[in-house]
Amino acid sequence: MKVALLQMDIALGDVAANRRKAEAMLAEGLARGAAVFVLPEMWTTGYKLAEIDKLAEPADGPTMAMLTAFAREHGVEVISGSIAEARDGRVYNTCYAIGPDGAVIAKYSKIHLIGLMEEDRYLSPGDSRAVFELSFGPAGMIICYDLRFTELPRTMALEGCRTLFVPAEWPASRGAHWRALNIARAIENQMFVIAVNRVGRDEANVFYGHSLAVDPWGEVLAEGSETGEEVLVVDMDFATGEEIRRRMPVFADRRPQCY
Ligand SMILES: NC(=O)CCC(=O)C(=O)O
Repeated sequence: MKVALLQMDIALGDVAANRRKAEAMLAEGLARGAAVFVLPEMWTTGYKLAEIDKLAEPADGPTMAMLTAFAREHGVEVISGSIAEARDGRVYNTCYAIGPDGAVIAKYSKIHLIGLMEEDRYLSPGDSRAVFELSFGPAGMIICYDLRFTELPRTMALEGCRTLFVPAEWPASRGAHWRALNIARAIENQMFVIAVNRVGRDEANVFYGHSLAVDPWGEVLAEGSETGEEVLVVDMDFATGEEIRRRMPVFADRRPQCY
C-alpha cells in the first residue's frame, strides 16, 4: 500500500494558492502510485490566526469539495490534514478522513490547543477522538501538539487504532521532540505513525519538515528533508504490525490495576 506524505510549504493566509499547491502534490502522488494521501496541519491558511474567522471554511467548503472529488475520482483514501473549520460561529482545527467514494468517514478537531502558538486565543478545542476503519485496517488521527499527550494515542490504541496519522506544523526549535515523540508513540502503542509536517517559515516560526513514516517497531521507514517541499511515497506493509504485537505482547502484559 503506497502512502503519499505531502510535505509542503504554506503561503500564509492564501487559501487559493495553497489549494493549487496541494492539488499539484496530490497529482504527483497519484502518478507515483499512492493510494492513501496525507496533508499537514492548517495547510490552507497557515497560522494566520488573527484573520482565521474570515479564512475558515465549513466542512462542505471548497477545500473539502476538492479533496472529496479527488478521492472519488481516483478511488483513493485521503487524510485531509487539518483545515480551519467554521462551525457554529467558532473555528476548529479539524482533520477529515475521506473514503474512496468521496464520503467523509471520520472527523477530528484538535483537542489540545497550543498556547505557545496562540491557538487557544483564536480556536475552539474539539472534545472527541477519531478511530475509524480504512481499507488497510483501523486508524486514527491526532494533530501536532496532541503528540505530547500520551494518553490520547494510548486510549486510541486500546480502542483498536493500528495506524496513527499526525498532521503538523512543528517548528524546528523543537525538532528533536518531533522525532522522539513520533517514534515513541509508534513503539509504545505498537502502531504505524504517519506524521506530515510542513516546511518553510511564517512570521513567528521556521518549520522542521522531517515528515515521518514509522513502523510499530520504531523503525523509520521514510523521512522528509528539513527544508524541501516533497511528496514522500512510502510502500507500507500494514500486515507486519500484528507480527510485532505477537513478538512483544505489550498489550497483553499491561497491568492497569497497578497504575
Ligand atoms: N502546531 C502545533 O501544535 C505545534 C506543536 C509544537 O510546536 C510543540 O508541541 O512543540
